Amino acid sequence: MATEFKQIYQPICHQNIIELIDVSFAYQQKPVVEHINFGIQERDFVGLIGSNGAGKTTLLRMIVGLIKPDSGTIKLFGQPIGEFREWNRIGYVPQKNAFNPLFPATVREVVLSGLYGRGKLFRRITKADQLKCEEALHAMNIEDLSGKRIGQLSGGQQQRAFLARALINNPALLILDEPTVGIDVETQQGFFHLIKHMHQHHNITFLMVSHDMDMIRSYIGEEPKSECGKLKFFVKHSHDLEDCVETNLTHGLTGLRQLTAEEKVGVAGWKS
Ligand SMILES: Nc1ncnc2c1ncn2[C@@H]1O[C@H](COP(=O)(O)OP(=O)(O)OP(=O)(O)O)[C@@H](O)[C@H]1O
Repeated sequence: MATEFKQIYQPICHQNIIELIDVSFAYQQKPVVEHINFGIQERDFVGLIGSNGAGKTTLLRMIVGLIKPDSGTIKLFGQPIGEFREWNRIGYVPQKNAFNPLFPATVREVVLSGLYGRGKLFRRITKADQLKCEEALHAMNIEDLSGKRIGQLSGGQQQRAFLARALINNPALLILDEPTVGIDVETQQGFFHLIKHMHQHHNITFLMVSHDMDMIRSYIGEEPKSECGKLKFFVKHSHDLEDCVETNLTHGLTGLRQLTAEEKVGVAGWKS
């Protein structure tokens, strides 16, 4: 009976979120990513580790469709990336240095920009959009910063704003590129508690580049699941299969701040 149960429900919990099949990319004939084969399933937390220049950012940029692989196939939520249109299911927080601190946008504008589809930079902001923005600001505990210029914020506050931007569509997949670079240790710990909570309770799948091996080891474990060239993929699945079926873990953004506050998760650190 137990076996039948697993067979019936396996596809629900272990839906393929990202499939990389023999993916390669070169910048001006210089190979950067070579023959990557890897799959990420629903509720995995994947830590992508590799030395400087190993191609981590390049791989993430291919996955979010910013650059095209020279060869191989990328599938998102089971669809080849060329046919994939549901970009609002993916939240992406690029590396901090990808952001120009002089950009004159407010926190609210940055968070709202997470709603704009590709190529739709200017669209009318509806009341529903405003509400989503308020929820994301609230979840990250930065409502009081909403009118400030993003460049005036501390590193930790900026990361919260960019996380709110990535969360505004309630994504199923969050892709984070070295999210804690340049942030103090206490604030980093608050951030990791928060994303662990999101992984365990909010049914979000994570792909995160990090140089913080302590964090990776403490949450995901010592051994990579897979190694492709210089890239190592560490994986932790959030629940056993049975739990995935029996537990309703999907709750909205609104509950996130309350839950993290109840668990005393890093709110103080984030405010600095
Ligand atoms: N736009 C570009 N044009 C040419 N070469 C590039 C470009 N972007 C990255 N590279 C090169 O590709 C290689 C991989 O870069 P990438 O940023 O993907 O590495 P990374 O693993 O993310 O590194 P880091 O840990 O330092 O962030 C590096 O040698 C880099 O110099």
